[in-house]
Amino acid sequence: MRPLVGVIMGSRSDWETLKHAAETLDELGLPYEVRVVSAHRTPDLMAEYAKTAEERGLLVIIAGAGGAAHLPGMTAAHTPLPVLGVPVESQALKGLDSLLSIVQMPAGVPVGTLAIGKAGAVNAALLAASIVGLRHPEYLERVRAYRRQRTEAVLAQPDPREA
Ligand SMILES: Nc1c(C(=O)O)ncn1[C@@H]1O[C@H](COP(=O)(O)O)[C@@H](O)[C@H]1O
Repeated sequence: MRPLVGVIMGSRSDWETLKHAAETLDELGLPYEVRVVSAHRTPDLMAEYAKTAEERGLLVIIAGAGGAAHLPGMTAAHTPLPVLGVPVESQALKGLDSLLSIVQMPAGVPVGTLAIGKAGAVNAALLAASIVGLRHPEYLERVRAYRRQRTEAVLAQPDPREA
């Protein structure tokens, strides 16, 4: 099936984080593509990717990057599609640099910014499914089922005092 979500990252080294978005999309059965594109290292490719995303049928882009994380914002500058930014945890500053680089967009060019690291990647996939679900309601059903499963797992946990 044609991908509805684009998962992009600034470097292959970001896959350790973005793979959690991919795994969640797999669990939801939501078709996606994965590409390494960088606003810094491959600026022309990044612009081309973002400009053609809509005509290629993508509905949402998940963009993860670390450090001077300009990829989500620069992608958003080239497309009206919703862009979800995932700050990758950097070694030097633990991802605070990534977070601040993504979250402080000027008014007019939004990036939906998620939490640093794995939780952000998982939640980006779930939000992408909710957005896609507005056009294809089966994905809203799958998000509902995903949540129900997690709720049941919590309720089935033993008393924390038990070893
Ligand atoms: N933040 C960006 C961008 C960008 O924003 O376009 N391109 C690469 N990078 C980041 O550089 C970090 C180190 O990359 P390497 O591991 O390849 O040296 C990665 O977290 C990547 O997201």
